[in-house]
Amino acid sequence: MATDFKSIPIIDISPLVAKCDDPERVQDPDVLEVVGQLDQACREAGFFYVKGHGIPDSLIKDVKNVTRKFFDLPYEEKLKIKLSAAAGYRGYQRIGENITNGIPDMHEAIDCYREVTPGMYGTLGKIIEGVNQWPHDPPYFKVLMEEYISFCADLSRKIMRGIALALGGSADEFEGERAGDAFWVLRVIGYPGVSSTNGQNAPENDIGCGAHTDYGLVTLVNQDDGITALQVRNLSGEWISAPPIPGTFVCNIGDMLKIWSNGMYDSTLHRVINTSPKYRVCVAYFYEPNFDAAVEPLDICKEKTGGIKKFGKAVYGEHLSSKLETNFV
Ligand SMILES: N=C(N)NCCCC[C@H](N)C(=O)O
Ligand SMILES: O=C(O)CCC(=O)C(=O)O
Ligand SMILES: [Fe+2]
Repeated sequence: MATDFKSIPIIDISPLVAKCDDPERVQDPDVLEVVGQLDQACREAGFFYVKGHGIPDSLIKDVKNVTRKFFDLPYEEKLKIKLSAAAGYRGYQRIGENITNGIPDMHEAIDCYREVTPGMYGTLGKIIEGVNQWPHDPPYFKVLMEEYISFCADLSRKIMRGIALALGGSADEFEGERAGDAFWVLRVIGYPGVSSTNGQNAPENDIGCGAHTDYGLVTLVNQDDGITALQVRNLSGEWISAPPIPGTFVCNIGDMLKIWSNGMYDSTLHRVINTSPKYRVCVAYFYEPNFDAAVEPLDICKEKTGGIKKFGKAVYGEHLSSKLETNFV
């Protein structure tokens, strides 16, 4: 588990983005420099900012703008795409509907997942079968988000190539049956400003999202400009802020990568508290293993951590299912 980091490192990954698909150029000194920085950040914090990622700034801004527009709509309008178990846990959830550690979170959200067709993963995938419920207003919401998802998938795969090298593996360690057919989750999130959440000034009721770890490989957090609300827990239990830095994503490690790396990299606890009077939006993209991937410590990681497997085998789809079953009121 992490160290006593006091801030979250910023990594310019442009050499990795440019060269990671070229078998010869992955040995390029600029790529190896990025790989070294990824290794250090993943060991020490499990969190880092990525810049030089190549996703157009206009797209990053547009997805936040469209998110704000949606949450501004009247409640009845938002309810037209209400999340339900029958809809494969896809759709809109009101403030207080998502639960973390047994406490309702002060956020509203639209949850989206990669499409799962009936029978695609047998009984394992039953819970998440369905298609996404996209808002009809604004009309371009779906197209914009799908474009964004495709950019995020590509970027995440490249980051995972860097992380594979950082762990001492080959660049394609997390492709094929591990994450070559990666599952994904998109959460479009809104956190009310502090005055509108409750009139009692009770901080425990103002938690936008309680302390949790993410479930998969890596998360790309596209957070609102100008509001510091995301906090990351270090080894001694201090909450370190991850303020928005224009032009960057916050990237963090999920539970499946913790297992595959035999704990070399940890899925660090984090939470969101919006103490600003302003409504905060965030779009979080989660890059996950193949839905049916069996996840257990990689031999290369086991060797580097004393030769003993610290975790048993997990199936990603089972991990996600157990979260879905407990995440809602
Ligand atoms: N797909 C991911 N990672 N979603 C993160 C949501 C975290 C909050 C959730 N209630 C929980 O307790 O996990
Ligand atoms: O809102 C944020 O900055 C992060 C949200 C988050 O941690 C999550 O949805 O898993
Ligand atoms: Fe998270």
